[in-house]
Amino acid sequence: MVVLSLPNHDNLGQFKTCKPTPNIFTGIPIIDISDPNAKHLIIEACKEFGFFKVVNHGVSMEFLSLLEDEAVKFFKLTQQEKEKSGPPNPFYGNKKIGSNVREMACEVLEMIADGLNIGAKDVLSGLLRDEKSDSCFRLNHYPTCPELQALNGRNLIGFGEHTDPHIISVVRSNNTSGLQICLKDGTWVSVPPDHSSFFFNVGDAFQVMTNGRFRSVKHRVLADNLKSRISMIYFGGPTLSTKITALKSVMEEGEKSLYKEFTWCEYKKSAYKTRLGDNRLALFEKFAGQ
Ligand SMILES: O=C(O)CCC(=O)C(=O)O
Ligand SMILES: [Fe+2]
Repeated sequence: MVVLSLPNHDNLGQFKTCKPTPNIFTGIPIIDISDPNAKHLIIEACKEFGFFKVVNHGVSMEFLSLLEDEAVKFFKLTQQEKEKSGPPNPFYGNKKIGSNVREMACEVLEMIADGLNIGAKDVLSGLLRDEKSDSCFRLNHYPTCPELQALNGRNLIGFGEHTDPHIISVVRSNNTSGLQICLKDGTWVSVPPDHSSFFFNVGDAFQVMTNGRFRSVKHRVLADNLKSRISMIYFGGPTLSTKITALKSVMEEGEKSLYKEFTWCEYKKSAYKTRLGDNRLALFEKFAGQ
């Protein structure tokens, strides 16, 4: 588990803001994973948005509420107590939580593998199930920000725009809005919160593995002035030595791969050297600047 929380708002000038985005987006693909057509809908969603919402996932609301209560309790602890859950380097935490969410992610990856006809069903999910897989779980807390009124109508950014580097991320939040995604045309839209569902993001590694067919979605989180937001995210990644490269079976005959081959470890190292909002994949593009 990795934990982030916003610092004190003593000096709002040091925080990033953005223009308000009134667009509550109603076009987020909603996938019922028991639907026989789900695999095709997931693939379309990964291509168009790199983002979708999963319903009918079988995780009970009672369990989700329990997790949320635990997260709320955690954020009420003192800094010193929080740090007992792991070293703050750069975030505190451990990697043991999240196996239920991982199973859901694996199920979705199996549907994708099936829908894309990419050989064995577990070709993707096996990467996350590997006991050495470099996956992790993060808990985010965005406290309320009543000082927002002082921002001249601008919104305070709780988590700056970025793409997730992993293969896939699974987000569950409380019922507070804030998450925004960037559409293909560059418009930022707000994702309506839904505490009973899971939201999936395509990450950079998946964009490379599908040779750009899937979109690693740019997203960010705005702070709310009335209600705090708590989110839990599972980031599904492969083992450090896994080569991240376009899957042969998704490529058309004669298609060239858009990215240079790299290992997950190399990508992570390179990502640590960049800033949150940088296009980290640009360093690995084969045809950049041509
Ligand atoms: O808090 C959220 O809903 C999303 C946070 C996020 O994008 C991340 O932790 O990578
Ligand atoms: Fe993210």
